[in-house]
Amino acid sequence: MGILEKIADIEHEIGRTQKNKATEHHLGLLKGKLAKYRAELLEPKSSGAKGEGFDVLKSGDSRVALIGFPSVGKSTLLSLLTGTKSEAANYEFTTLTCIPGKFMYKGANIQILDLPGIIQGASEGKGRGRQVISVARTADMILMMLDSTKSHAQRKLLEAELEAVGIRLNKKIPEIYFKVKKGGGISYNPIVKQSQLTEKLVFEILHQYKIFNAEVLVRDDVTIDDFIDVIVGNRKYLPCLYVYNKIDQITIEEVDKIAREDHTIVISAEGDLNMETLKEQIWVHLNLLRVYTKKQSGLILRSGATVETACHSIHRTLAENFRYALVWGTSTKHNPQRVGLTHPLENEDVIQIVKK
Ligand SMILES: Nc1nc2c(ncn2[C@@H]2O[C@H](COP(=O)(O)OP(=O)(O)OP(=O)(O)O)[C@@H](O)[C@H]2O)c(=O)[nH]1
Ligand SMILES: [K+]
Ligand SMILES: [Mg+2]
Repeated sequence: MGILEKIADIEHEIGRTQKNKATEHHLGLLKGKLAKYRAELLEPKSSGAKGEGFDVLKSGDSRVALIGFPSVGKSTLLSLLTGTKSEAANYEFTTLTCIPGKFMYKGANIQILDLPGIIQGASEGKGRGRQVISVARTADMILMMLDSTKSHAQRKLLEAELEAVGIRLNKKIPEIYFKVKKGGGISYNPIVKQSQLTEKLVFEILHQYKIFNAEVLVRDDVTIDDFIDVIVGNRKYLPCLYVYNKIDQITIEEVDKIAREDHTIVISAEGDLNMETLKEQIWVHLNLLRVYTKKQSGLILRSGATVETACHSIHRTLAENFRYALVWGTSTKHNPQRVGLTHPLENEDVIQIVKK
């Protein structure tokens, strides 16, 4: 039996198993097996993962990948946002390679990649699914484009395709420490009470992966899927903005309903509707922050950046010659405040560095 058939079998079995406390263990093992076959499917031996026309150089402060079914308006949006022409037409698979464009927002240079549409089964290699997905993994965020005139099921279908290849959307990395050891058996240590994981299940899943010596430390109440993700590894946790296009084709009531969902915005690429909000939401989902120095116009950093990160982005040796910094903004109690290298910065802070 081929891997695809094995995957289909397990998916079928999971589908027909009722989900309750009694079947949780059985389902957990099935999920473990499923993740294992999917990982095998994605191994590089079935090459062509990159492919001609998909090897685009990373540039700018951040990279956004446009993912969606065919003809939802990805290329129309790229052309509008960036001025780079990417052919748009009313037939499917107009775009066949990866087309990069860029736009500036709040001082950040944001690269955005137009990609071919993906279809159901993309994760298993249908269409250009493999190539598109491997580009998506290199991005800092996913812009999932949807056609607001079509059924809401499309969003679930796309999410499932990305899930199947290990991309996790708007999810934080599970609080699990996992390390394979040379000997000593498996030590399983849940620091907080687990509602799904049991010692037995942890052992059995690890055995499926032929792991007999390991340390597992669980710092949060995690799901079985979280645990499998950590074991399989190679997961990509990315922010995702859901962009519903073609709102010129639906009623105000429908627009209003869609716009209320989390991480969601509504636009019309052809009608140039809501582009400023879209840019702002891309900025928010990229977790960028901008700080100002006296000399540089603005520095683009990632959320969680400290004074030290800022030093590094100004000059290679600045942190070594650092005495203290003065910071004005929301990250301080008084303005200015004298701070050290570990001080966390916030958006729109102003910083002045005093050298030794
Ligand atoms: N009504 C309406 N049509 C739009 C809008 N945006 C794009 N379109 C149309 O939708 C069709 C597909 O647009 P494309 O930009 O080629 O879509 P795509 O997602 O890049 O398609 P592929 O590259 O084939 O996957 C074109 O006929 C566009 O003119 C919109 O906001 N409203
Ligand atoms: K098209
Ligand atoms: Mg296109």
